[in-house]
Amino acid sequence: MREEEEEEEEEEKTVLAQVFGSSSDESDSNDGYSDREREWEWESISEVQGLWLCPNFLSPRHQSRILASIQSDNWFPSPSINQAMRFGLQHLPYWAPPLGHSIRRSIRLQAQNPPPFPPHLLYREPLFDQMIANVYQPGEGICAHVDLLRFDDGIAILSFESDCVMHFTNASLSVPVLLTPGSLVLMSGEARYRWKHEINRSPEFQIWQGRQLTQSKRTSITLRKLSASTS
Ligand SMILES: O=C(O)CCC(=O)C(=O)O
Ligand SMILES: [Fe+2]
Repeated sequence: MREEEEEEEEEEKTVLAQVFGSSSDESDSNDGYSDREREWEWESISEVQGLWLCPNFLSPRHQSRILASIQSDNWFPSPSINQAMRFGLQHLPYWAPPLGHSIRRSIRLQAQNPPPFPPHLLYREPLFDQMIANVYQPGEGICAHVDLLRFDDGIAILSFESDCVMHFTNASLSVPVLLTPGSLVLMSGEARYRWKHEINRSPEFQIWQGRQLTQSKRTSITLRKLSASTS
């Protein structure tokens, strides 16, 4: 490993330990979900170039800690407030930069070629400097869209609390992807610019492989990088 990589990894260990607890914490070593021991699985969604899914990116423990932080900061004081946005590295919640480091680390550790993010995105600094948290009540989703061009290529979506199906659509195809709590989706290239993504949870249920998904409140966190012209 290169010296800077070792240094970066050490720094990341410290930050992750601060945010998520040390992997030597008794409970961490018992639950087997510590980042240090985690085996991240990456799947390429072959129909959509540049679309990747890591279904087990965040352990249940990490999900709970992030949700608890959102709750204690009271981002969503009433049901009518369903979105929180932060622009600029210095305005991100304390757990977001370490999440970026974990995303980078998980990509570096996997062996697939091409990798889930191409090197020019993976090694940019910072990896992300904008965040949006969305809360969806049962039946709520998001219309088909391509993310605004004020954001660069290379977008990450983390899912919490409820399963849902996200569809990626182009002129002729609709590709469903199951987003389970703790999953991470990465979009770059065609997936980011040429395909729309949407979540349609009405009429109040979604089907995945013949099974009806139980809907409850869902929270997502999207991490992006502001384009040079807007940052
Ligand atoms: O909530 C999600 O999973 C997706 C959010 C999204 O696409 C967006 O904020 O642009
Ligand atoms: Fe989006």
